[in-house]
Amino acid sequence: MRSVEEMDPISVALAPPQNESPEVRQTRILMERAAKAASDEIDAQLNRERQQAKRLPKAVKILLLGQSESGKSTTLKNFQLMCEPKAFTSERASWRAIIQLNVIRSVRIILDALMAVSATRDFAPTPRSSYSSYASRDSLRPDSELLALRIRLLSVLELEDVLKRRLATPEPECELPPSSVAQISTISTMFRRRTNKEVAVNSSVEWKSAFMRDGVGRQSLDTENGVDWEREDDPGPMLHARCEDMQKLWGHSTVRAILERQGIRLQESPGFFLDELEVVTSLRYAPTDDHILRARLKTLGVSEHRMHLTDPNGAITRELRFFDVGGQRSMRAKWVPYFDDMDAIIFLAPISAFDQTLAEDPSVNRLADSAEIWRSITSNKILEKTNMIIFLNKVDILEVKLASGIRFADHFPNYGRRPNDYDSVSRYIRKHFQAILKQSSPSPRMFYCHLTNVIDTKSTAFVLAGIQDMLMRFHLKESQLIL
Ligand SMILES: Nc1nc2c(ncn2[C@@H]2O[C@H](COP(=O)(O)OP(=O)(O)OP(=O)(O)O)[C@@H](O)[C@H]2O)c(=O)[nH]1
Ligand SMILES: [Mg+2]
Repeated sequence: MRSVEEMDPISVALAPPQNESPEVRQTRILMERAAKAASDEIDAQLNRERQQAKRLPKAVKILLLGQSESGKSTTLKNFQLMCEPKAFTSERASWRAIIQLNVIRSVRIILDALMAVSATRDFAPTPRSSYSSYASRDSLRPDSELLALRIRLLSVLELEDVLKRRLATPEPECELPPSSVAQISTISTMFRRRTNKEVAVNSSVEWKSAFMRDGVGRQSLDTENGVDWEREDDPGPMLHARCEDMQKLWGHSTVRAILERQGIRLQESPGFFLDELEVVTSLRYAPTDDHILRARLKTLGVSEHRMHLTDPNGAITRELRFFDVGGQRSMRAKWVPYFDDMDAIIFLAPISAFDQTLAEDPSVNRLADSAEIWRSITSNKILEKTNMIIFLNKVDILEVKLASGIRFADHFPNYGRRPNDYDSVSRYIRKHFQAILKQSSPSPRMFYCHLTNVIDTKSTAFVLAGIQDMLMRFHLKESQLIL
């Protein structure tokens, strides 16, 4: 036997201690055997998957398209929930961080709005204001209670940097606030441009691992949710400590009046959790599926996501590949290289946005923009044979908006004197998109249209299962034709 001095450094590092007792030796050998068995099992599993992948039919490729905030990434989450629920569950830690960022962003929007009021004497009433009881200028000035709240909540804003650093997010290309908080005064727009950047990610895989992988004691990781509760820079405890202050801020009548005056409708904005602060800031908060679907994280570029369909025995029968794109205008040129090879496009048009304008260009109505994108993809020659499915999305918000008295005809005069109710408006929009397809498609094709609320998992699962079946049928037919 060689002496320790003669061995190479790795062997030295791995060698058992020279004065090892028989009991310690026995334990070590048992542990080494268990580790080897686990490693062999992983290798065998990888091998089985490789063999299986070789036998699988061609993957079905689906491209998700639509303007920013249309619900593409949320639709993808629904597919993940349906096809890979375990992976979805293991990502809860990452979504917890995004929801924390969403909460902080809402607080920032409110504090910015307060600052804008303090900084200006422009309190001209807006036509849609329903807060007549707060109409006086003085009542819209933040009082000492609000100013004190603001100071206490500055510590919450600082958490944003901590989370962003962990996310390692690039600077967003568009620094404007989301369109749902559009229609604001010039001064507050300028103010927000400087401070209120929306968090965005390029590759979903990387950012998710940033919140799951951790050097700090693995035993403190919740195996179910992947949350490291003991991490020193975790924003959870601070958010918990400031929960009451945030609740006071959101519940303050002057705050509501100021937001109303500035046309900021936080409740309809993506990533809105201020009505559930007690839950989302609780010390052991792990997001529910519903919260994950409502969390907002803007996509930059294009990311690919692979999922597998399995038979009742768990064997993989088919691979689905999804391509999720960033929808803001500057991202749209990046869609084109993916047109070539897709089996289907799911196009999302958020029809609740009929009274909003694009964050990138406040002169463009969001529904008109969706119709234009739809026209350009349905007329595209390369996509002539691609199956197109359209989701007229965010019907839940549409229903609430119309019921609150916001008139569709005020934004689309051609709607004329038709009733301003959900059924009539959604039917009208549906016909409009169908007509575009008919006019622009190079050859006749079916109009596959669904009215969706993709944050509702139940109804969405039903729609997605139907689409999955349809795609399998198309795919099968195509491969038989090719054979
Ligand atoms: N109420 C409601 N919210 C929705 C619906 N669909 C999506 N959302 C929310 O809208 C926000 C934006 O959705 P995303 O899926 O991130 O939008 P996206 O199309 O991927 O946007 P980009 O990544 O910027 O291109 C998220 O906070 C979602 O939870 C819906 O049908 N109803
Ligand atoms: Mg997205």
